[in-house]
Amino acid sequence: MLETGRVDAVISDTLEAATWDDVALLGPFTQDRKAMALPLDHVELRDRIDDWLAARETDGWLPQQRQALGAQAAMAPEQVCAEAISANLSQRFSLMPWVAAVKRRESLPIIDPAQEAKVLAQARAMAAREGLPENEAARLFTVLMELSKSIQARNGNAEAEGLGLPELRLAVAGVSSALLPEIRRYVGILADHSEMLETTLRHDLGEWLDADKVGSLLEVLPPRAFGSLKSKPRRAVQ
Ligand SMILES: O=C(O)C(=O)C[C@]1(C(=O)O)C=C[C@@H](O)C=C1
Repeated sequence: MLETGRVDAVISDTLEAATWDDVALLGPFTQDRKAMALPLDHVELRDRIDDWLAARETDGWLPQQRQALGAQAAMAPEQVCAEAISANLSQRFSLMPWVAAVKRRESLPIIDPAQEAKVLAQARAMAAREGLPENEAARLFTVLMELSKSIQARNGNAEAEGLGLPELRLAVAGVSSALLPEIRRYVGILADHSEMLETTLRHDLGEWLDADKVGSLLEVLPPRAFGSLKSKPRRAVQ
């Protein structure tokens, strides 16, 4: 369409844009990352894809592809782990201004003890499925909810037209259900690189959390928590 003049400009990524001839390149404008979008209820497929990606990252296939395409300097495995966990946390926190806006519109309180009990029960069930300690998972989600509430308290003015609490909770649950599998995949690698997650979270989560709050989060993440474990394969589903 650009070639035939039907459009004046297109947005792409740095890798693809570099392969186009005769176009003027502007940017990069942001540091956005690409993600595959799946329907909210395709959790099993998402986990299978994430398992596959983590395995190809650690067996060297993905770094090889990136290098062959000149895509980017090789990322150390511990950086990949830290980014996967950080991206998940960012996603969860970025939903909170919308949750707050809906609650404000519907005159609901930020704190919902019944929902918190549900989130903790789900965290324990997911931990059991992933072979992770349930108490550590509950501690992690307790801190996540505290931080999420503080974000809601500061960000009630988002535009939430057309959004409702049930669908936002579905989205929060979907993101939450990806966190413990990421921890299970990467706990062994992070155990040997105590600084990597800290550096990444301090860099990535500044929009949502101040330094003290990032500190409280680091206490409940590997390698400080879940530390007794080495990376485990997922338990066979019965
Ligand atoms: O589901 C909600 O109502 C939220 O505000 C999200 C959340 C959470 O972090 O999961 C946070 C605070 C509530 O007390 C319950 C749950």
